[in-house]
Amino acid sequence: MSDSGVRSDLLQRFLDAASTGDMQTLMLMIDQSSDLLNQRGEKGWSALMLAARHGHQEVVKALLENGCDTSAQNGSGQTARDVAVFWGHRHVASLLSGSPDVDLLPSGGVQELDIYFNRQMLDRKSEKRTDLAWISEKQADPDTVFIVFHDLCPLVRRGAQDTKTSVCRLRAPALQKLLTHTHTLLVFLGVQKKEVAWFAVSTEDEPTDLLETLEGECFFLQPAMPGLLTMSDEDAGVVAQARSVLAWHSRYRFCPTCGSDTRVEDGGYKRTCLRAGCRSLQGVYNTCYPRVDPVVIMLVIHPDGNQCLLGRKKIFPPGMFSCLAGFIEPGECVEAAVRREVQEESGVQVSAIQYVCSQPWPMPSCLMIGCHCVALTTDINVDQQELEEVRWFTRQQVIDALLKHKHAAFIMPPQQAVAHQLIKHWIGFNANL
Ligand SMILES: NC(=O)C1=CN([C@@H]2O[C@H](COP(=O)(O)OP(=O)(O)OC[C@H]3O[C@@H](n4cnc5c(N)ncnc54)[C@H](OP(=O)(O)O)[C@@H]3O)[C@@H](O)[C@H]2O)C=CC1
Ligand SMILES: [Mg+2]
Ligand SMILES: [Mg+2]
Ligand SMILES: [Mg+2]
Ligand SMILES: [Zn+2]
Repeated sequence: MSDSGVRSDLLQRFLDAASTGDMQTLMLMIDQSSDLLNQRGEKGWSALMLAARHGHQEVVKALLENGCDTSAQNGSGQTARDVAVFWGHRHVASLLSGSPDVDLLPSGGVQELDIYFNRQMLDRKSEKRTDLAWISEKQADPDTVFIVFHDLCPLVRRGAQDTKTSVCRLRAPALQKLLTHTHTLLVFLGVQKKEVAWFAVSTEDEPTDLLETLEGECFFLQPAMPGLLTMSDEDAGVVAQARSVLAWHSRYRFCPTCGSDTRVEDGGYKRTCLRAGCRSLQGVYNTCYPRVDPVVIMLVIHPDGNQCLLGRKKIFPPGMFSCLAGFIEPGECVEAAVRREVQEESGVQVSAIQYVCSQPWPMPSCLMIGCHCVALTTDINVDQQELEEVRWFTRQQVIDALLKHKHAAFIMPPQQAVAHQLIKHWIGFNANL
């Protein structure tokens, strides 16, 4: 046999080993002749593509470890990853993609968006909430960080760029009066970098007398809206957590079941009724814990794929339109709530629904569940009680609004609102632009 005949025979054996998942032969051949790795056989198929075609995860791993080229395309313009996706081998596709695990999800492709209020700077260490000795040790620790709230508004100072505010991180000495004041509430938020504990301190009394001299210009961020949208991303996440828990304390001072007094426990994460035998202390009744209200928020896509449905409340700034939204009702799943709220607010019926992302919304304690859905009908019948106007906007009109064109048909909701991200995600813009 000629030299080239021997080489093509070798290549064929190599490609066959990749196709059949014969690891032993494959590894042996790579050891003997590593230049086989990126050679192509019939129709431009490489060993990596063939292993991807047949879902051989181990073979794909070995080929990648030996430096196989993932960007090569076969005669049909498919990469190995494209081949894996086409044949439904998600486990293999995830190995071949830049962002592992995304491809393991059946719908694939939806990356976690970077959303305001979602950043988790602290490890919540919920197991420490009941450890009283540990909690009081941390309260006395000079490194512990306290963030102060009054009327549910955080104490902040202007940040480096004047547009953003930064939450004041205080230490115990500056807070002695406040910490020992009878109406002060403390909530353990978590620890930063494994040790430094963070607490939220809240008072309903006039706080200026209770705080020792503060460095810099600190002030309470009032009113909450739009104040709470001006923080850095890291601070926003901590404030979302603290504010929601504090808002619950401010509205659930007494036992919701029997009206008796309650005791704060679990580092501020629980209020237990003081009346022995109260029903709130039996079973899985959750009235003792901070509440979260789930809200669906959805971008309804027109059946032509080129328009979306947005509405405006009277209280919105002039020209602003946003996604429809509504509280989930008891005994309702996310999909049913999406269908009902869209029908109630716009008269439009929807069919397919896809979850996109979520966002805690600490005004006072909603969890926004963001979805895209497709309309079945297109006639609009506005719920005048709740909304002033509901309209279909074309993709181009949305792009103009996103780019803040002077003559755009509407103004986008603020970037910090999940509605903004749902709209941007539909257009396909990078979430951080
Ligand atoms: N992050 C974001 O992008 C957005 C966030 N949101 C938030 O989502 C929340 C819900 O959206 P919204 O359109 O107002 O909701 P709905 O469409 O469900 O309408 C709200 C009204 O329904 C009543 N209602 C029914 N059930 C509840 C419940 N469990 N809790 C409170 N009120 C209830 C209230 O009426 P009444 O007051 O007359 O008693 C309320 O004003 C809002 O609080 C808003 O802050 C909304 C849009 C965008
Ligand atoms: Mg609504
Ligand atoms: Mg509604
Ligand atoms: Mg509703
Ligand atoms: Zn009770």
